[in-house]
Amino acid sequence: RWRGLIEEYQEFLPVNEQTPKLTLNEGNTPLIKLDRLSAEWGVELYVKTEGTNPTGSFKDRGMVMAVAKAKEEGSDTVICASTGNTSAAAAAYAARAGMRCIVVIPEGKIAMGKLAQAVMYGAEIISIEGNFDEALKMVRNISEKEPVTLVNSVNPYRLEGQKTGAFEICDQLGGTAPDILAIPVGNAGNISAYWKGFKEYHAVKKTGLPKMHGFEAAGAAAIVHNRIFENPETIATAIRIGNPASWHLATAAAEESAGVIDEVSDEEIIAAYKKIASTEGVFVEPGSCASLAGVYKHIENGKIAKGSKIVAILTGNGLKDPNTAIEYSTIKPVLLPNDEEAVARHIRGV
Ligand SMILES: Cc1ncc(COP(=O)(O)O)c(/C=C/C(=O)C(=O)O)c1O
Repeated sequence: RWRGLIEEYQEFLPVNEQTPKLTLNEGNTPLIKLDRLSAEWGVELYVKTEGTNPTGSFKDRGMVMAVAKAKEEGSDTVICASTGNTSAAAAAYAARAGMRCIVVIPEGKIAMGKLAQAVMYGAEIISIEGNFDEALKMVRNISEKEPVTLVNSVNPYRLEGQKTGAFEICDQLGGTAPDILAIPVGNAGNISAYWKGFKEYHAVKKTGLPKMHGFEAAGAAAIVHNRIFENPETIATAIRIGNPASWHLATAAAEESAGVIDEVSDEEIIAAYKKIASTEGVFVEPGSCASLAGVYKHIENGKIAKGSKIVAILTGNGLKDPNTAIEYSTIKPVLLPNDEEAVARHIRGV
């Protein structure tokens, strides 16, 4: 029986007897081999479906740690800025821990499912007429002055929790790291956490190390272009971030691993979004698909060799953003009369 991250990986985590055994059974997510896409693209491609976590994204890994440590240190309130998934996870784990949760989100740029979660988990939601980067700047300042604990990924406990995804991948691949780890990059905490995890696991279990391939949305590709994007734009609202807080950790991960941070367009993201759902039955939100779009791009341009063993992190569940799914799907529902013969004729294609 899975006991949740704090218990399962305690020897790798900054936990002690005083740390609350907080869990919503996060972690232990599937690693799925994409047989059809592997054959089509000439590689050995796996995806880590992080959307199967309790609040539907990888954020649960870091949030369980950050909230547990906040409670251990006597805090009763957590705060975060978020494009949506961080706020959903913070709200859930705060509720679970009996703590207050304040979230600051960019007005009108949060996917419906994520807002529904923050509302239902009882977070106090502040929507600002600004973007994620402005919201993050605000909450970082506020958390310096007010008795609240910041749980964005600048909180080191977040990266500690998120590095556990690397452990699971190595275990699921039979004790070895993949050749390539592909991952979306927004605030850049996750790519940094995974690299930390692979290094720690390799030190103990000799798993080998992957090359880290991180992917930003082209309209928010601060690291790729080495400049802050003041007004980041992308359909992938989860990664609509123009000034990544872990910028330097991410470039270090790419350099140390002989990997790379690249960009993918919204068109490439949407193509991957449709492809993986209709070809392999895996439905993930657009931000997640930056990793898969990037894998395709790098196979096409030779940055990833044929036959490579690749793991792409699919960071959030497709259900988070139903509006984009319906708006961008080519297959539209057919409206027919409530008449069996009419439906039968449609199926026969007449
Ligand atoms: C689905 C999904 N995929 C990728 C990312 C990028 O991870 P980072 O590079 O570690 O930021 C996010 C990030 C979301 C937030 O930053 C937030 O929720 O505030 C995400 O929700």
